[in-house]
Amino acid sequence: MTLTLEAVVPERGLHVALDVADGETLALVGPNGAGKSSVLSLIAGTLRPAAGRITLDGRLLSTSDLLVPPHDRAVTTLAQDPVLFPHLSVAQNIAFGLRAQGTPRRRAREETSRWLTEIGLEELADRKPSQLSGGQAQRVAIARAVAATPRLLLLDEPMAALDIDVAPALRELLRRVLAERTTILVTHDVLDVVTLADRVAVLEDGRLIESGPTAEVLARPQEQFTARLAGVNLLTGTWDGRTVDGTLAGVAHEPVSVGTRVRAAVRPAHVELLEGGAHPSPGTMVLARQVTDLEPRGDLVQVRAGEIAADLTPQLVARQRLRPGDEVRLGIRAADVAIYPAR
Ligand SMILES: Nc1ncnc2c1ncn2[C@@H]1O[C@H](COP(=O)(O)OP(=O)(O)OP(=O)(O)O)[C@@H](O)[C@H]1O
Repeated sequence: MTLTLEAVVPERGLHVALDVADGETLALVGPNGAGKSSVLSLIAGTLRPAAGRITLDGRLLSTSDLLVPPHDRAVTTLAQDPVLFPHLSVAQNIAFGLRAQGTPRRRAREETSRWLTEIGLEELADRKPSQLSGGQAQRVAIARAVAATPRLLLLDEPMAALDIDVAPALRELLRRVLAERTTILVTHDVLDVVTLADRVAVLEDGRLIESGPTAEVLARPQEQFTARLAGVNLLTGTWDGRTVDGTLAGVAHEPVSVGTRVRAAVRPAHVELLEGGAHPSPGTMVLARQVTDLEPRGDLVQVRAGEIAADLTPQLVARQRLRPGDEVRLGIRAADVAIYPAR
């Protein structure tokens, strides 16, 4: 099921074009207000483009003067909060979609029972949604959405409303059920991206600023948002064959012409704080910066200094009494800086 979309929605500042190939999961990421939910609404048929066209398997779904209604698109949306029929049992909720699309009663029963096993809730088949935990309800919502075999599945942060300890099992369920299905997944979570998405599209201010296969986009991010998602510092400048702008030495793992614009990526864990008068070891570049903020990062503290973040131990941060506004010297080894062309 192939989706093609080109749409302009001026009142939302949206001007976007994207394709999703058959069986592919595309992660749509971007800052708050970038337009991710609006793209889902366009595809679901609850928002009309002022210009452009949306097709699913060659069928025209939306233009400025055509809007196939949401129920007639074979597109299903799964939202953050599971929406289940409160008066129907778990099994009836799953069977509902099947029956609505004309599956005979007996087949629908068999399919429902298969789905109950798939989501691990056979025991709870007769419960009402109000008797389920958030994670259980979301499993039922996934089964109901997918059992009805939509051509395209839209997932809008399906794990965001759940406790952190139920997310891994749900992610694993999604990994299984999305494997062969055409899906667009809106998420803020890099784990969703790396475990579920074949491709990533980055939306900012209503425009697509970067897209490509997940591993490639995360290995060579081009934009700050993508770099943060990938967990690296990203600097941009001109390559002189050894350094970027004469200040940051790095290693290019592919031919990069002198004088071209490059990106330099370095992990915060590879940025060291040079204490007091400490001399940098050979091959280490020193950058003088001012601390802008500090935030916890696992069992480390991430110290941001301008465009560079360093992951430091709490002991070191305490010893140095680091505060926003402090002047620091950061050391980065050339071998830890990956250089690649800016696109
Ligand atoms: N129902 C609406 N009516 C008018 N404008 C809207 C509506 N919903 C969103 N917008 C605007 O459209 C733009 C895109 O918002 P959208 O919700 O699509 O972004 P998003 O990337 O999904 O953000 P978030 O990550 O915060 O959910 C924003 O400027 C927003 O204020």
